[in-house]
Amino acid sequence: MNVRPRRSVLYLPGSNPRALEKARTLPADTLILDLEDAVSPVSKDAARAQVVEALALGGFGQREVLVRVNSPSTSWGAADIAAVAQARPDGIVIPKVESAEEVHSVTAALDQAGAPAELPIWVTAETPRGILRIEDIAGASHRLAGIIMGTSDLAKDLRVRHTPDRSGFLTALSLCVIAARAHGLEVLDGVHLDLADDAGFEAACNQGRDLGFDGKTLIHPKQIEVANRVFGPSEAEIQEARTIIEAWEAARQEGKGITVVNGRLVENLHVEIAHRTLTLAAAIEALTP
Ligand SMILES: CC(C)(COP(=O)(O)OP(=O)(O)OC[C@H]1O[C@@H](n2cnc3c(N)ncnc32)[C@H](O)[C@@H]1OP(=O)(O)O)[C@@H](O)C(=O)NCCC(=O)NCCSC(=O)C[C@H](O)C(=O)O
Ligand SMILES: [Mg+2]
Repeated sequence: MNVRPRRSVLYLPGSNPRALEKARTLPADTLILDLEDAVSPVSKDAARAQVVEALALGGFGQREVLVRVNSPSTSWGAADIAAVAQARPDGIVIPKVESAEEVHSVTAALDQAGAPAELPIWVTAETPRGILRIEDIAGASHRLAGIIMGTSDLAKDLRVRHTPDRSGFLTALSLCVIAARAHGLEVLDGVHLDLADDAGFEAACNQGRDLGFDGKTLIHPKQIEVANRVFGPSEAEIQEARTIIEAWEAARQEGKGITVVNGRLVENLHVEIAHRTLTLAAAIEALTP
């Protein structure tokens, strides 16, 4: 089992040199260097060059580094994809994907631009059509690694309000989790825009984790610590996982297929969950400097 922690996934504008510098020191699992909505049209070319330079310079340590390009339907998309293919980050994020055909054409463009065969594609689900077609999109390419929720754009298109319980997003969030799991992909929750709302941010992290997300996309360094805590297994969960595995092994020695731990039924599936918890915990431990 190979589990990469993606508890905290921080966006930063590709046009902001200070943020690019700072990101090399932050405890985020993944960084998304953004060429799309965080960069104004007049700065697009400069941002692309700056991101390519930052990737060549390196210094991001164990952090996974993705680049969000502009949509292939824009005048910047093709140049972004060609630049990313050469610069070789850990993955490319395609915004506002609405069909499997779009993923096919990005895959073809990457192949043509000489990108390594294993360069992963991440799609952003942030339009009504993209949500309705997420199952097709999720199965569209061998390069696909995951789905990222774009709840800000989705709120605009759906005319949904950002309420504390995120009720207007729940169908879209769950559809994307289901599609991701059906195709063996990762899935990341959307951003929390209100940087002054610490309690609301933590509640949204808890909700995202409970809905099945692997981590949360973030817009500011102050959000990293909470996301790392909420999306990583707690000490109690790690201990429970060990207890479940031990109890299961003991039951198996006695020829039993089920057992009871702390009053709860334990079957094979719970043992699989417990092994994943311990693998994730070990992967997080390995990230700690
Ligand atoms: C929101 C911000 C513009 C605020 O920036 P700033 O005013 O500089 O904040 P602070 O002064 O509090 O910053 C403190 C220090 O932290 C650094 N910083 C801030 N943000 C980042 C970041 N994202 N990554 C790395 N470093 C960051 C500052 O440089 C300060 O450093 P220091 O000099 O040492 O004090 C800003 O946070 C920001 O730009 N955030 C990211 C915005 C972004 O990328 N948006 C696009 C993605 S969101 C989206 O589009 C999702 C999706 O598509 C959807 O539709 O939902
Ligand atoms: Mg968006």
